[in-house]
Amino acid sequence: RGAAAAPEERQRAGSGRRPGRALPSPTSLLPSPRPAHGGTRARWRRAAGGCGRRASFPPLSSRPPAVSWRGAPGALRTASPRCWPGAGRRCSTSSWRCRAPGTTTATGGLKASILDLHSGALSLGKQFVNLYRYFGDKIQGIFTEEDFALYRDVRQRIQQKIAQAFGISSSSMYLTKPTFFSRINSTEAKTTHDEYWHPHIDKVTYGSFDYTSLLYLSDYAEDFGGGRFVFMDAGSNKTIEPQAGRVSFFTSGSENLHRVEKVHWGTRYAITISFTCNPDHGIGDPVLM
Ligand SMILES: O=C(O)CCC(=O)C(=O)O
Ligand SMILES: [Fe+2]
Repeated sequence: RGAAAAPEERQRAGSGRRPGRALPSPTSLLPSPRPAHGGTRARWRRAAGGCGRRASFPPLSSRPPAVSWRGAPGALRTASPRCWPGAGRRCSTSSWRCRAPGTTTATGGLKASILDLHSGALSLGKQFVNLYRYFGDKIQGIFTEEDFALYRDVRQRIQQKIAQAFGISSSSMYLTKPTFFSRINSTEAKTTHDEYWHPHIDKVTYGSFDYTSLLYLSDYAEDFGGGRFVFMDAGSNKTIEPQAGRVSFFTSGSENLHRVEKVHWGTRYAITISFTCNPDHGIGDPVLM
């Protein structure tokens, strides 16, 4: 069974699965003093915005071209041809490496393994809690408008990059859920949906995904060991090494069966931002509630 199982609680919580570090109590979710450098938010800003200075972030379209491509028969589809490239595709960018000193070992103020930005679902050992409901107004101490603006900006750039790379229309793609941060470490899986290392197909796992994108927020071999992303192709696997700032995207069907290697040490952070061709499955960008 893949990372893929889509159990009811995840449906309800609107989130996915990853290895969970059991959280001692809900109070651990309360805002804690942030490290001067670091934390999940700082990590996100650095990877998405370039050393925390948004202005220095190069537009996705100016990044180096795809380093890996594959054409393969796509699944039969009824979606608009403007949204579908007609064949399974994949692409990953190089990352531009820039990091502030002292940030690599910082850990997030939130001890979560999965945080779905759309619903607020946060994995908590064997359960999910709703972060937005839990914090109510105080959520603004956790996230700011600026964080969500940054998300929108990155989402838009990734959307445009996918459209450009696959020769489809960006306006025919819709953000879909879940859209989530993940944290993976070597802690034992708490539930079967924490077992991220199984081969799976995102379209099956998440239902609405037509295009999956992953923005990595930490570096393979430097911040964590194991944890490479593996496309399981007939005859030969192809591996992507996460690097902070690297974006990988691919069509979400059976043509892109994949898995993530077990993380042996350290902590791996990523954010998943995915798109659907079906407007009925589209969601708005996450907003502060
Ligand atoms: O984090 C990754 O590299 C991939 C995660 C994944 O396969 C998924 O969320 O479905
Ligand atoms: Fe996946």
